[in-house]
Order: sequence, then structure tokens, then C-alpha cells
Amino acid sequence: MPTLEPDLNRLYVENSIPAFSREAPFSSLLMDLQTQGWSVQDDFFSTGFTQALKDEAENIQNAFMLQAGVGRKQDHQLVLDARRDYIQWIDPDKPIRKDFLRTMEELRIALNRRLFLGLFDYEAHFARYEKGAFYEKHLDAFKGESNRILSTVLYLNDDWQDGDGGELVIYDENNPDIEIGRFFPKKGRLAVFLSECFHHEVIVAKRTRHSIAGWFRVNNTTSMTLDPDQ
Ligand SMILES: O=C(O)CCC(=O)C(=O)O
Ligand SMILES: [Fe+2]
Repeated sequence: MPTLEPDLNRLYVENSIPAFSREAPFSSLLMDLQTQGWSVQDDFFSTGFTQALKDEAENIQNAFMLQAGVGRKQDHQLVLDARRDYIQWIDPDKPIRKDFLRTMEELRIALNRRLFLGLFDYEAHFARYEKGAFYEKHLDAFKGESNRILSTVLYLNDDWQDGDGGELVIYDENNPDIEIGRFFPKKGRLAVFLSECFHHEVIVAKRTRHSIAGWFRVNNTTSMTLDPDQ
């Protein structure tokens, strides 16, 4: 007998994201983004995938990383008082990097489907904070001046302890003097927040700290400018 009941299993499969480790962190991420505009989820991706990204991050030689600046392209300035991390932008030139970008592409589509954010693309870099490095309190985007909508940071460090520093601190969107969350950069943890709304900071790291920072962007192309500009 055919049934008119909706096939819940099928619905689930269509809306789920196989590359992600479990349904739970994804549902929590959506709920948090809807209700508060930021979210921190542990074990967001599968253990093997996260480990492969960690290995990749650790194996980049310093000589192939750039001292991170503030701003992009022609706006790029070295402001060493503001930040002291080294970065390498991620291109799909190795299988694990390609897999990461493909996974974030799936996340982009899922976020658009559920939250109607109109996200157009994603850019990301590996970041290495050596002992003593930090990133002072900042916003990733200024209202109306950037196409960055949603910031993501995936952490890649084993056994982060009290005293290792390097925490991500998130501040209240209405009062950036008020701290609302402080998180160890522990392996598998994914932080996501609205780029224009939440000031955040990386406390001085006492040991090497690896992460992948990225941004989902909208397309602000007009007849005068091509955007995103890459
Ligand atoms: O690594 C983090 O916890 C945050 C990094 C950050 O704020 C950035 O790269 O803009
Ligand atoms: Fe940031």
C-alpha cells in the first residue's frame, strides 16, 4: 500500500550534510545563529577530516606563510601592534585543501537553505600563532564596507590547557566591553559568528596555535566594480 505519510528519513537525508560528523552540531549551529548570531560547536567535522587538516596546518613551513596584515589586497597593511599571526590562504591545490573548501561549500549551501543568508562564496586561510602572538579586539567587517557576512574559525590544537593562553574571546554585539564567551582553540571546535556584529580577540598564545579562519561572503558586484575582487 503506498502511503501519503511524508518520508521523514528521506527529508532528513536531503537536508543533512554527509561531510559533517553528526547532525547535532549542525542543528545547534543553526539554532544559535538564528537566536544569537554566533555559535561554538565541538567536533563539527569527522575526526579523520579534522586530523588531516591539523597535519596539513602543522606541516606548512614558516617560509611559506605570510605575516598577516589588517585589510585585504590594496588595503593590506602590516599592523604588528594589532596582530602577530602568520597565514596562508587556502587554494584547492591539494586533496585535503580541496576537501575542506568543498565541505565549506556544502555548509554554505546548507546555511543559505536554512537561514536565507545569500552567501556567495568562501575564503579561508591557515593561521599560525607562535608563542607570544595575539590578535587584538576587532570586527572582521565594517557595516556596508565589506562583503564578509559570516566568520568561521576551526581550531586544530591537541591538549590545550589552562595557562596556554590563545583563547578566542567574543564580546557582546551591543556593548563590546562585555565579554560573552571565552574558548580554548581545541581541535575540532568550530566558531561561527556574524562578521559585522561581534568584536572578538585572540589572547596571547603561550604555545603554537593552529587554526583555519574563513569568511562566507556575499557578492556586491555592481556595474562599476567586480566583487569579490579575486
Ligand atoms: O583564531 C581565532 O580565534 C580568531 C581569528 C580572527 O579573529 C581572525 O583571523 O580574524
Ligand atoms: Fe577576526
